[in-house]
Amino acid sequence: MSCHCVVRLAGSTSDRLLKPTTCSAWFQKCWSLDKSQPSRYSTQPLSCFPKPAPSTWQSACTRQHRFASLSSSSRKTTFLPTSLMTELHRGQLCVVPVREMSSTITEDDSGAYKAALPFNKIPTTGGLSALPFIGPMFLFKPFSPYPVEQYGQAIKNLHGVHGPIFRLRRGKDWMVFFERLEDADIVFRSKDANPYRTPLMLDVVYNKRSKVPIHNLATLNGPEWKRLRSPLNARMNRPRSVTHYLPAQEQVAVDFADRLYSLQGSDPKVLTDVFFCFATESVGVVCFNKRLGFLDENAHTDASKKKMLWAYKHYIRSISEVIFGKRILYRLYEDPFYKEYKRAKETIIEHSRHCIQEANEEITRRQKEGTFDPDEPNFLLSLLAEKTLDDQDIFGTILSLMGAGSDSTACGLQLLFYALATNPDKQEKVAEEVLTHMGRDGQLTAPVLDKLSYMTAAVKESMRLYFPVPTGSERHLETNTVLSGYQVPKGTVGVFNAFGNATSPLYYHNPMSFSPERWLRDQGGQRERDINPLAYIPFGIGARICIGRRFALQELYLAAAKTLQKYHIGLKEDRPEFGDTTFTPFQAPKHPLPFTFELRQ
Ligand code: HEM
Repeated sequence: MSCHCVVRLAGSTSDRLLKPTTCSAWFQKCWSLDKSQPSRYSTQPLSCFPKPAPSTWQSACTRQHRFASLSSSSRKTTFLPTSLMTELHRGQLCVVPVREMSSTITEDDSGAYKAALPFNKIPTTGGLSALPFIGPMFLFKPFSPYPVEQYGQAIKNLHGVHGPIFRLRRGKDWMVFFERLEDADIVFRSKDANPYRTPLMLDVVYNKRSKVPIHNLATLNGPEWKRLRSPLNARMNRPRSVTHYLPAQEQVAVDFADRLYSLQGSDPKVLTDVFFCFATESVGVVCFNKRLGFLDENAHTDASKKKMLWAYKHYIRSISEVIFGKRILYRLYEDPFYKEYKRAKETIIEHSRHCIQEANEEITRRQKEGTFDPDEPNFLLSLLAEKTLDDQDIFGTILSLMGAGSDSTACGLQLLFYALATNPDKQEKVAEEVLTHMGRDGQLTAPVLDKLSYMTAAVKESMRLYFPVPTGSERHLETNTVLSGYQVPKGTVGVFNAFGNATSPLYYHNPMSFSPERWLRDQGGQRERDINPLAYIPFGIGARICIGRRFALQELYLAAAKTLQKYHIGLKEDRPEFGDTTFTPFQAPKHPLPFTFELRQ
């Protein structure tokens, strides 16, 4: 049961969510509005009725957390003092339908589910955007200020307009967007062993057309997903299995920092490319147990490296275009877009096949020599030794990891560097900590990493401020569920506004500032302000949480530490538009950034 209040403004058809602690402030704000300005809070002049003493508001709001309906609603629960109600009614300030914002999962249609408001009462956008199939396109440019890549901002804005829960069209059905942490708790902590996420349509189409389907972990659902995911959990979810790869990934980070230094002053697009090469090389060194050479000087001239780089970039770009609804014809026939995507995907598969063949030969040779240890930290060899997986499964796994693990980290890393470059005092604190514990040439080992609390907080903070994904995780609801007091039937897709929450003042003090300090704990293990874990889920949550998150963080730590050990990160010039971001589908700088790297004295 939640203690949040829901208010509905006079003349509005949607709800606003208020925390008990903020609602009295909110009401007071209504009173302080300048009458000459158009009010977001009321359709009536506020001076119609006298301003009550703040203490009255305070007690009315915080004591009950529930408000009487002063509109035509028949819901009659009245907890406000009668005198106040009359005043409100007279002024038609804000009309407050009373709702208890319960959230529950229900196994049947009785009790809590029946008592909840029906699904069709969930606020929605209306107009053209409520049309089946084509409706959502009216939410974006040229029909709204948001280009489709700004999907996250558009959804955040719709929450501002419609409240903590609303629905939008998805084909002929509806999907539900929710932002309360209580709702997220219900949806993501569901006991469902195989949470269902919408598959990537390009993968589905490829597998239908191809004689030999390749299963991407991110696309599978049900027991098939579980079968591929389980062997990976053991290899990627445990902190120790990730730190095994620290030395190999550290060398990649050293090469990355040096490459950036040598290329500074070039076209900023060239620098952006180095971030992509770093991320792909870092996952590659884990997946293939060898370097792909993407950070070498000849990466863009050597024919085979050039071809591989093109394939990885093109594969991810194709997925992104489909996610943002820019391509649809491929579903009907093999259009040029689809052919290029297929060529990129098959180039990656071919390369994986070659590496697997090499690895198999190595196993055979070393088994003969008696030097093969199945427990050694060699990802590919250990997958090959896994009896539940065949070669197709391993291609799929490699493809999922290389696909999901390259652009994601590359974009996050650029935004981390941007945050450090534009907050030089924070950058100096990170550098000081790195130099104290690692010196100018020391390595980043697991015990050293434990001491770098400010650096890890800076990484965490940049992923809060620049939340990586446009909304947050989505799930198909497995049971009838009550969200924010509304019935949401089984099978509906629910999308959590983790993006909006990451910069919401409800959860963060001064949310738009870059403040690693907010994540630090004092001697007693306390933080400046308690942060609900559900208000920070850049890698998703639950059984389908990002399988690569420990590697992603390790790569971000390594890149930051190895760069700051030697260089000061700056920007050649700092223009306001450099702060603009877009989604690729991961949040990324909108403009290539002209980073500079000055040698530290
Ligand atoms: C900063 C970097 C990264 C971010 C922000 C990120 C974010 C995410 C998110 C939000 C999800 C969906 C989780 C959910 O539905 O609850 C996800 C899934 C996934 N990620 Fe990441 N990720 C990153 C890096 C990586 C890396 C480095 C790898 C591979 C080594 C990777 C592999 C995957 C895979 C395979 C999935 C699908 C998992 C499944 O459905 O079981 N990611 N990621």
